Amino acid sequence: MTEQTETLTPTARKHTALPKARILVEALPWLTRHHGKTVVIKFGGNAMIDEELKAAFAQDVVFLRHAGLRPVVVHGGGPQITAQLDRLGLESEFKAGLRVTTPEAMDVVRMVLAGQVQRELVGLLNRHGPLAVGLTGEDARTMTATKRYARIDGEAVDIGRVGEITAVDTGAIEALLADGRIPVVSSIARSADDHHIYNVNADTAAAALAAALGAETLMVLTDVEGLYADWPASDEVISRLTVSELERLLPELASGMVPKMEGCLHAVRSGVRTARVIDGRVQHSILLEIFTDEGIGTMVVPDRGEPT
Ligand SMILES: Nc1ncnc2c1ncn2[C@@H]1O[C@H](COP(=O)(O)OP(=O)(O)O)[C@@H](O)[C@H]1O
Ligand SMILES: CC(=O)N[C@@H](CCC(=O)OP(=O)(O)O)C(=O)O
Repeated sequence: MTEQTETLTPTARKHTALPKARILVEALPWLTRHHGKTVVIKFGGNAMIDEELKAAFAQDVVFLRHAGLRPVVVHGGGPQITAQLDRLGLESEFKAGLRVTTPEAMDVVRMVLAGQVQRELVGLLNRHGPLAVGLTGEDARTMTATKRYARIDGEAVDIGRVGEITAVDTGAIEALLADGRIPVVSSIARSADDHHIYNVNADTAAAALAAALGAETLMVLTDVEGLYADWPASDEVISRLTVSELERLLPELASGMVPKMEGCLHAVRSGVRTARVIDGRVQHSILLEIFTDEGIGTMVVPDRGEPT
């Protein structure tokens, strides 16, 4: 192979490079469309278990940044929190898809998200340059929350230090973006009086940030292809749905998808142009979604006005 390349004339060499040039040129309309736009990407704890996927994720995010977009990463870490609680002999219990968070568990959540998962993502991104800066919702009052109750059979159930976001201050994130950095945000929020902190579902946190930042796109990476029409009976992916269609579908959804789809609904209703749930198990799924028309997964769009 090498030998053959070395003996090619300059004209022949140009021809072998042509497919690569075509791929780059095909991306031009997307590059133009997305230039300068903010994209909030939620990276789930399940996709974070695979080393190659994590490295490919970091490449994609850095690619977006160098292509002129403004990526913001919001990360989860459910499996990692559960593993650490296990090691400490503490039980993990979920109610309506939310972790029952005692003050003791809250310490573990903060330690794992801000001290382990976020650090690792920042490190992976910074292999490509001095780009990523980690923060939690506590920093610069980025996310403020109030106590959230789980809704079970119409009843409000106390699940401890779980928060519902009431305010977002985008100042610190905007400053980082203006400085060309990639903010990496852990889903922890402060209480309004700063006396304690709350554990926030990472899908919900990503949607709230996308809405407050006026992002163009919210992209939620997960461990399935997208939203299945009739899960678990079938694995037919709904490729596109409007917010009204999604609203009708929400009551039928099972727990894992609920915060994701509620988040997509909130984001698009708040002005985010598209919210997408995509398969984080597919390497470079972010690039496929942004720079090609072979979009994978599920896209939520406003009722009127097709996104272009
Ligand atoms: N309608 C649906 N379509 C796809 N997945 C669904 C659906 N309803 C429930 N799920 C479940 O939701 C899971 C994704 O949520 P979750 O486990 O919280 O992921 P993550 O760690 O990425 O946040 C899927 O693996 C699947 O088991
Ligand atoms: C309240 C609540 O349930 N918080 C989540 C926060 C992390 C998260 O959402 O992580 P994934 O995106 O990996 O699921 C938890 O404690 O597991």
